[in-house]
Amino acid sequence: MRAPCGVRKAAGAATAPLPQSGPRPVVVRAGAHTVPQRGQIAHTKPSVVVRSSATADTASTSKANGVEQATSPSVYSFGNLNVEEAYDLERNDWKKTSLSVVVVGASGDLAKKKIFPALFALYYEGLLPEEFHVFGFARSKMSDAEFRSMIAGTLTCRVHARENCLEKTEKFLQRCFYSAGQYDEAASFQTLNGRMAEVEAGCGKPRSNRMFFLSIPPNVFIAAAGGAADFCSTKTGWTRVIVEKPFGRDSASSAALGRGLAAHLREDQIYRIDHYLGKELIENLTVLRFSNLVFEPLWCRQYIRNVQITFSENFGTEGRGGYFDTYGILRDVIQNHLLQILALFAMEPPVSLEAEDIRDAKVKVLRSMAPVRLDDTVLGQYRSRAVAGGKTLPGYLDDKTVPPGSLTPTFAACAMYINNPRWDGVPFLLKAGKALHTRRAEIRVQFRHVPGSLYKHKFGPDLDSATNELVIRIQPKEAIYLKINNKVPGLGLQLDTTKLDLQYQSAYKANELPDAYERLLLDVVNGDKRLFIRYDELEAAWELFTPLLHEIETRRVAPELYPYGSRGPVGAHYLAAKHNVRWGDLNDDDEP
Ligand SMILES: NC(=O)C1=CN([C@@H]2O[C@H](COP(=O)(O)OP(=O)(O)OC[C@H]3O[C@@H](n4cnc5c(N)ncnc54)[C@H](OP(=O)(O)O)[C@@H]3O)[C@@H](O)[C@H]2O)C=CC1
Ligand SMILES: O=C1O[C@H](COP(=O)(O)O)[C@@H](O)[C@H](O)[C@H]1O
Repeated sequence: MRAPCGVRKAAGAATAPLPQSGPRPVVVRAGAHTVPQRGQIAHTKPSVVVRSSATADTASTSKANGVEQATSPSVYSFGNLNVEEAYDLERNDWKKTSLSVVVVGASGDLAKKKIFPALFALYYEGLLPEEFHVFGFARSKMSDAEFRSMIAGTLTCRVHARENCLEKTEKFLQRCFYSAGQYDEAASFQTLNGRMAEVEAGCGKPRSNRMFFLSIPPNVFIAAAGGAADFCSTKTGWTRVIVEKPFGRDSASSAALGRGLAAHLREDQIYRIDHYLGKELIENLTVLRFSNLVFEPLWCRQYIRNVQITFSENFGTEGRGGYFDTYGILRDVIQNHLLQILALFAMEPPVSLEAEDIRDAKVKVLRSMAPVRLDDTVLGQYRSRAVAGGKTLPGYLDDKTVPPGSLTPTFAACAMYINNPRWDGVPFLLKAGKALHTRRAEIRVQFRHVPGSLYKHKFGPDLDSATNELVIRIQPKEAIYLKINNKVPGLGLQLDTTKLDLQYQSAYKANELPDAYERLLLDVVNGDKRLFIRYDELEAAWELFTPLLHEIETRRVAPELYPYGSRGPVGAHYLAAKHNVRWGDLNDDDEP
């Protein structure tokens, strides 16, 4: 649940820059917690221990897949700063520090659709520091004025927060600057650095923190990360880099990307974003489970029969076919968004809510799973469908950006198992598809039948229709409901299935919940990595899908065609039946 009045979650570790010369003392952060209030960011009172650099250097890195990794982002060096200055850095002391956010790929779709609106929303809510600036960087030529007018077209004020909207929009735009350049050119980043230094100098703050969002296609990730890190790292604060998926196409390419990034950045500077982790109901998952006695005791194989994590969109790849075709739905949605939800859902109680403890618990889940088998997978691709008025909804292959004859799946469903004592034998079914009948993402937990039920005779032969089901609807119309059996009021003894129903819109009077990117960008500002993917999580996630992806591609497995706007291929039902499951989302009663 979102805390009231803009109160945000605890700030995590801030990381200091790493001037690379000479012996360095090291700040060890000992679990400092603060809840920043509206207009006040990460005001943290840290516990700091100074250690010798020799100990720290060995403590702070390990090898993963040949990539040097920071194992504990809470251990970092602080170069020439004295301890008092390190305190300031740690607590993001915005009285002395400015913040520059650089959107690399600023002319692109994601930047316009998500990043600028999220930055504006944070600014509007007073959650960004007073001295805050946005820098756009891309190859397209634009003046500051043109950049501002491009951004202006992307901004809206929330329905419930329109006060001084125009004035705030104008003030926000005044903080936006643009620098054109090539992603693989040192001089371009030097020019950007000069521009930033100039603006930051005008802030009158002795220190500056810099945050880069790499919103660019994967072929230029490493070059741009290198340019940002090597030529634009701040000398007086932290430098953090947000990387968007796709994090490679399989284990090998992901490891290569990891090595490429590690050549320029420490692991604690890298924020791998999976925006599903920033969604309100996913944030709530741990709260629901670990703060309510009624759920956690049931969260295991004794009571849960199966778990279904589903994603559907009621539109096709329109316009993104070029990108999509090289990835397909398994890489685009299932290997990351749905698998992350699974890990968070199924993890053992973490030692604490600290980022590393949660990520340790998640990675254990992933490493307890066997790779997905082709036999337990169904692939689909949408085809065109004629609709009323003589119109036709285009099939995937009708998209001009898709290569003719492509076998790329736009739908996939797979069954996975977690081989640990809690989940042994419980099928986790993941399903995702484009151009289906509805837009929806949810987690559906189907419980076992009541043993020796006294009311069994009341339900007829279909006992499944009477099992309890917990539904966490991630979007749209966020909701949590539990299907229960209940006596129909009256003198007879008739039972029906009804819902204990928490609908966010009515319960919280929230017209609009914050977008996932708002939450995640603020977390980066606060150095909170709970909702970002750690390198070993990524590695474990790829290990589960790489063999399947390679088999599909080498064997050229043909997807089952399904009509645009349908419920997907019939094969998905056979897959579910094979695992003794019935898809819950196909029941129209539960339409949002
Ligand atoms: N759009 C979305 O909804 C989502 C996107 N992502 C990921 O975010 C990143 C950005 O996505 P998106 O904004 O859609 O991407 P775009 O295709 O819009 O590319 C972003 C910018 O990168 C530059 N660019 C495009 N193609 C190339 C190329 N071949 N070589 C060098 N530069 C290029 C362009 O800027 P210029 O020509 O001005 O340099 C473009 O404006 C990608 O990694 C994507 O996979 C992840 C989730 C959702
Ligand atoms: O990452 C991606 O997510 C979007 C769906 O995100 P949502 O927040 O709108 O549900 C999906 O359309 C896209 O293909 C994928 O790359």
